[in-house]
Amino acid sequence: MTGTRVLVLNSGSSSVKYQLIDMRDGERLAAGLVERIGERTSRLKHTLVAAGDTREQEGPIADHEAALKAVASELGRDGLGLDSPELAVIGHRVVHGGEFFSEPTLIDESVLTEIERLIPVAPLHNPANLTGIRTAQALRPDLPQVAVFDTAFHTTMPQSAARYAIDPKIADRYRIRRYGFHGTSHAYVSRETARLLGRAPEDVNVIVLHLGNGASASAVRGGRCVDTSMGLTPLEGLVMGTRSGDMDPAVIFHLMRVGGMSADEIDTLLNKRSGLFGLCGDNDMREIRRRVDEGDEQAALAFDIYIHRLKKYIGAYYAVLGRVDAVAFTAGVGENAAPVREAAVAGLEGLGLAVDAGLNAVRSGEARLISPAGARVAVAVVPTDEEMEIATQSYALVNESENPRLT
Ligand SMILES: Nc1ncnc2c1ncn2[C@@H]1O[C@H](COP(=O)(O)OP(=O)(O)O)[C@@H](O)[C@H]1O
Ligand SMILES: CC(=O)OP(=O)(O)O
Ligand SMILES: [Mg+2]
Repeated sequence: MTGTRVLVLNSGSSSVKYQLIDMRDGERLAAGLVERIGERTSRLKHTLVAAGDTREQEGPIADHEAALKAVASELGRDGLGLDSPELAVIGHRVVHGGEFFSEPTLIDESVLTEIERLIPVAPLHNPANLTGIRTAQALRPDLPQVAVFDTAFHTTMPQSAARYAIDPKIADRYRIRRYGFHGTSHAYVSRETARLLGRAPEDVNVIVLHLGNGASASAVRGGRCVDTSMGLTPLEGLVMGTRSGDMDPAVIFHLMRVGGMSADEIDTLLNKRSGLFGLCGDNDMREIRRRVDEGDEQAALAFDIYIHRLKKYIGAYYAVLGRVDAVAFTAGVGENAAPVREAAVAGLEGLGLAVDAGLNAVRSGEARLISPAGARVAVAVVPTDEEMEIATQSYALVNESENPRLT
């Protein structure tokens, strides 16, 4: 392998995020985002990092294949195209890896077949991930491509947390269990939290709250995940931007029998038209806070439901871990929304949890403590970096497969 650069692709249901990183020093060369793929006005934002030079373009981008080709062409304009000999590997975020993939994996046809087989349990994510991989392969057939799975970090969960209380024969036949997602972020953030505390990850118990558009909580004991809030699919758990999170499963039978809705209609309702969006018509926490501050009661109720669920998971994972050293907030909402952090730990002083109003109000891209000095449990804001983590894992894998360690 001659190149030292990694292109990371994080293909979401309607977006592609990407970064080009030089692994010699971890320097980000280019980064960007294609949003609203498939809608009338898609947007591509591309930044040449060192120059601080950003280009934006709007116009229709029909699908993920077109999006990736547009990204490749933007990179090409900066002399960083996919044809570059400096490129060592393309690393892909893949959301569902089922029970097979607990490590970053070199992609071949059999890996693609498995990712495809898992589409029914990650219908918003795996198809986009697959298109990203296939398009990248077509552009650079000679280059190794690595899949880094959202589910990987959670494969350490004990059976008591991973199993649902249903007939094991049925569970096994249909591979129904709790897989958990956002694992790359939970792994990175729990490690960075230990670093912030000046302690080894093996010695630290952390509750990680990944609050983005999708949102999940995890309980991490000594660097290993012991429970997480998402399940068979990324629908379980916290209230999210457009997903309901936890509900009595009987709501679904009720909607079928009494509401006359089909399985697909209910799927769309719960995944795309619920959560904050379903409750108040907005899924962006900035807009919701603006409305709450203006006295909008519908937005205030949506915010309260979001916080109530979050607080329940903090309490639950406190009990699962027994001893908690830190609670870490991350992702778009967790890193930026001070009112969410304040409300989530309000009233939990009895558990040793509190937020210092002054520290919580600081805006920064750095990992930082927001709990008062001397607090029993550290409360922290720890920016996630899924792309850097995927780059590190992908690069390590191709280096290792070319220079296998002697055993
Ligand atoms: N300044 C901010 N204040 C409050 N919320 C924010 C802010 N910036 C972003 N967000 C929230 O973060 C969400 C996006 O989070 P992100 O982690 O990027 O999600 P995803 O990776 O799922 O697209 C937005 O929908 C919005 O609710
Ligand atoms: C798994 C998942 O929910 O991912 P995202 O937050 O990117 O939608
Ligand atoms: Mg995300």
